[in-house]
Amino acid sequence: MASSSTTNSILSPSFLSGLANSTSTDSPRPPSLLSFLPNSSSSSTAVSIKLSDRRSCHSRRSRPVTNAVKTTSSPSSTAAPTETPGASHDASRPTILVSEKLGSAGLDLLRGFGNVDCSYDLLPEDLCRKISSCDALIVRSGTKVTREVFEAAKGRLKVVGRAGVGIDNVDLQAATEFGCLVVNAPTANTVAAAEHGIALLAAMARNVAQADASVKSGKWERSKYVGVSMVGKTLAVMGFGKVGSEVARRAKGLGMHVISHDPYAPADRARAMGVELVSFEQAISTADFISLHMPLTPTTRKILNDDTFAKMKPGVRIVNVARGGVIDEDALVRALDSGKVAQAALDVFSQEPPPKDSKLVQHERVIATPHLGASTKEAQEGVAIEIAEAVVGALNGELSATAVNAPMVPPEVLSALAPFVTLAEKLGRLAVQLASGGEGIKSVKVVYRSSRDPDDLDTRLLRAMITKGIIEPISDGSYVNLVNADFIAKQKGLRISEERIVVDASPEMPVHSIEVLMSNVDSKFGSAVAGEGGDVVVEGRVKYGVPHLTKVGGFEVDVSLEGNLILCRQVDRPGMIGEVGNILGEDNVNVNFMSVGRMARKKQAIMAIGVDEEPQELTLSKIGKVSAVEEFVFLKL
Ligand SMILES: NC(=O)c1ccc[n+]([C@@H]2O[C@H](COP(=O)([O-])OP(=O)(O)OC[C@H]3O[C@@H](n4cnc5c(N)ncnc54)[C@H](O)[C@@H]3O)[C@@H](O)[C@H]2O)c1
Ligand SMILES: O=C(O)[C@H](O)COP(=O)(O)O
Repeated sequence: MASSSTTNSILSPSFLSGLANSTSTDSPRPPSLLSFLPNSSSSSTAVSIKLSDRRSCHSRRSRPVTNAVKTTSSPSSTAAPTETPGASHDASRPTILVSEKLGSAGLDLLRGFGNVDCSYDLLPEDLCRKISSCDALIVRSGTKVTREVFEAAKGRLKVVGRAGVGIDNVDLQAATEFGCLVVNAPTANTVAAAEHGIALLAAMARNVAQADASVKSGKWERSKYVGVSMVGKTLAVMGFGKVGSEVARRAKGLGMHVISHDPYAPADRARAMGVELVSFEQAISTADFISLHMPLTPTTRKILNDDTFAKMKPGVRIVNVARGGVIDEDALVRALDSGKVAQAALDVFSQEPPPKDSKLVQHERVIATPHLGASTKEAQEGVAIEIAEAVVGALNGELSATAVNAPMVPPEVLSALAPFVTLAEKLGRLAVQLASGGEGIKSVKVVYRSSRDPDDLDTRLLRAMITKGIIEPISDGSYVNLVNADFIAKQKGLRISEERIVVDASPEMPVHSIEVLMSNVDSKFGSAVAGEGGDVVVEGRVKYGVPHLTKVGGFEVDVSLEGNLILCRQVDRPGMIGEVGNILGEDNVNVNFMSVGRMARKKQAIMAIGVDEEPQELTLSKIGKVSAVEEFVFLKL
């Protein structure tokens, strides 16, 4: 009598149907498990923009949303309408909450795809209340997307889109833990920010703002507002990224000597632009003007402080269009008062809006703008389209090229990897279903065989999908996707190691084979155990674009990984295939693929049968009763 085992269903309809089904009700649901897989049938470019759907967004208060806002003082917090006026809500479409003003082309794109709720002045508690019925949230720098927001989303929020660059207002750790993808729009406002930096630089050097105010107050103070020239002066660009390098290019056009500090920027890119990359100390101690263009991170927070101001040239001038938090603002006031810093031009503040009585903003040698760097018509339209496409793409199940907390995969790499991504997840699913007891699944090794140099093989996506495949069936209730796969694996104490082996195979294929080995587990299908360590082993390859299982334990098989799978170990004898095929046929179960791998003639063989339908228990037990069958297992892919 054969030993048999049948696994519980892990192939729910919502798993396969993706996002459309997962958003078809108002009840909170975990993100679609396929929601970050490539999906060729639905791309953002296919989204139709229905101009007839165009509806205006409304802003009820000009104050941006921050957690610093005093919540009890706002009469609008409970009275606020929660839906775009006139918008009809279609429960079968995803709901996208836009919490700050977004360009109309981006809104049109979003409306062609889902229910769009523009609520621009939500208090933190209103945002938390609303978010559990939203699949996506689009913000700018004014909305604080805190851990509380992700908790309140109860698993429904799949993507946060930052319509801009800086993501310091989004709790990335919490987003990742909750499996929520964060995407940004990193390129569309670069030029606008650089132009604003240059505008502030020139306005500061020539006292434009102060002189304007003076003339408007009826004065004519020509000698008071004598400025300084920019030509020939040294400008230190701190952060040679997208904005910094555009500022450098423009400053060179003004005849400035430009140096830059950026620990991560390639020196040849700077050199090609005639910019010398220097140390932090050298930059701040030799510059006449310092322009800040780095992100706000734990390392850059208050990077300009009493100590660093002390090292600067007397009379240095500072421009900040990056983030207020990179300057210790109290120290800047002291440096301005002492004359160490002659002037500052600030677009960003540690608290936005800054307090009305802020000594810094009120300082006569400071000019200030209300975070306007990205605020040109052109940039805002560009950012809106960039973020709308990224959010729609993510909701459609595509991997984003602007993901902040998930592997970013360029489209061309992604299309080459797509079948391997599916293979990886299916191998993970197979391996975990073959395990039964033992010491629990603690250690998994993945071996990638490829003709490519190991350094050229980016396996982050594949590892994440294997992890997803392993964890999903054993983590009842918790949802796993590419974003949180590593986090959940770590939480569960699952160690996944990787090995890349170079083999003589087609260079066209990024990967020749993927092998998943699970240590210290018993198997419900003894033949799946192989190797010295007694690991459960499965191996797969992509053939003609379709994932195939090519090895189970020590047996070579060849079965396409579609539908479900029956693995049988039997004594190799004639008639077996027909006998099992007949049993399945009687139950109307269609066999889509079959292969037999044997040790030697008339010895043991493994029969791998791909079936479209799930056989009934009775059918499976009939297979188990076939005299030559020694063991079998039914696996869901
Ligand atoms: N005021 C605005 O409206 C506005 C508009 C756009 C961007 N920004 C801000 O400007 C900053 C830069 O934006 P970007 O698009 O150029 O980003 P980016 O990522 O292209 O560039 C940032 C650069 O800073 C560098 N960097 C990181 N740590 C550093 C450090 N300790 N010292 C020096 N350099 C460091 C990085 O290597 C990178 O090259 C961000 O903070 C962004 O939020 C503000
Ligand atoms: O990081 C950014 O992109 C800028 O600071 C722009 O922020 P905003 O979208 O709030 O204008």
